[in-house]
Amino acid sequence: MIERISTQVSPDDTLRAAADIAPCDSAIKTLAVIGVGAWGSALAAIAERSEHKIRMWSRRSPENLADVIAGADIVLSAVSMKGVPSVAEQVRQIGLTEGTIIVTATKGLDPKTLRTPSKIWQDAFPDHPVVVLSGPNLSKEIVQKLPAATVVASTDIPAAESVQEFFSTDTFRVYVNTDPIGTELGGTLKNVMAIASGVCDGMKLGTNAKAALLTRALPEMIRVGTTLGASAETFFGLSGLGDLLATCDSPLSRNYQVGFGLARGKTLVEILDQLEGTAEGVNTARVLVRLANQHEIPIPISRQVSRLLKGVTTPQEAVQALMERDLKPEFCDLFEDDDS
Ligand SMILES: NC(=O)C1=CN([C@@H]2O[C@H](COP(=O)(O)OP(=O)(O)OC[C@H]3O[C@@H](n4cnc5c(N)ncnc54)[C@H](OP(=O)(O)O)[C@@H]3O)[C@@H](O)[C@H]2O)C=CC1
Ligand SMILES: O=C(CO)COP(=O)(O)O
Repeated sequence: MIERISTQVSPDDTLRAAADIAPCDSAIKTLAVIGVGAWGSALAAIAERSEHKIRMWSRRSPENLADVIAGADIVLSAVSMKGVPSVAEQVRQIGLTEGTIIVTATKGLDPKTLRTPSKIWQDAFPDHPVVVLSGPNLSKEIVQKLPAATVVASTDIPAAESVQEFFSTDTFRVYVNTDPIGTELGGTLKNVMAIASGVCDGMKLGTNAKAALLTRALPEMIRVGTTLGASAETFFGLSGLGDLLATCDSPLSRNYQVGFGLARGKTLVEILDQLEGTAEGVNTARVLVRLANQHEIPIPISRQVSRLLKGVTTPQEAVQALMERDLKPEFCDLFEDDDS
């Protein structure tokens, strides 16, 4: 028997239709997807199989949020960062069934409180397991069912393992990790580096420059991550180095497109007007500078990206500023640095 679970608002009607019909039986695991943009739709499509019941909601969908999350085993948020605080608050006011696992797939930082999305969800639901899902997962490749891997991270291992089981397919390999903050920050911080990488390619700086940029990006991400409580090791995994490589070398990445456009002389407003979906790195760069100032973390690359986005430096000046920094040993600054 086929039961129509819900309708939804999605940029991809085909995916929507696929994800929104599921058979009805007593063993069904129910997933509620909140935020039906490119990533929420892709994750719903990955999870689509006969024994899963999938409901979807976004702020413009006709469904009632309370109906969509009622009794869900997993509530997955793939809302852009700017919507996370308000959506988490709406869900908090409605309440979740005991034991519901919250999965957050947003890669960003809240400009008001500097919190990560998982912290926002955990603060709203202290008694529910929160699992971070993050990895090198360009949604356009995922929906083509090209092979990919991701990480689900939580301090609640059984919850992470349930989510691993739920989303794993023969084209989507899911790993468990016990460092949610590191997993989340890997995906978040690399968006700023993807903007830098787009600039590098847009300026045609060459392969050597790109290799230097990405290699120096990693310790910068690790410095931020370890200051905020993450394990350095996590950044060498899929959600750190993996996502850095994917996003910094693909024109499919919206963040990369932002940097590429800036290097080609477009304004940020023009780029964002033409961009398909969200480039979280624009907001993250701004928030990251505040966080780094607060904790005195050197973030030379991200700082130049932030200046570029603000229009207070040019791509050429940003490159020059990075090249003219004080000379130093290669490994003195994995966890600390003496200038920024
Ligand atoms: N696309 C990708 O390849 C991947 C994206 N991500 C991350 O997933 C998140 C979403 O990205 P993506 O799906 O691509 O972005 P999209 O722009 O395609 O979708 C964003 C979603 O968030 C909703 N939203 C935006 N602002 C608000 C708000 N103020 N209140 C409520 N809802 C809001 C949108 O609703 P509406 O449609 O009504 O505007 C939409 O459902 C980002 O953090 C991104 O970094 C992670 C991995 C891969
Ligand atoms: O996070 C992503 C891939 O892992 C998506 O990157 P963009 O948001 O830059 O498109």
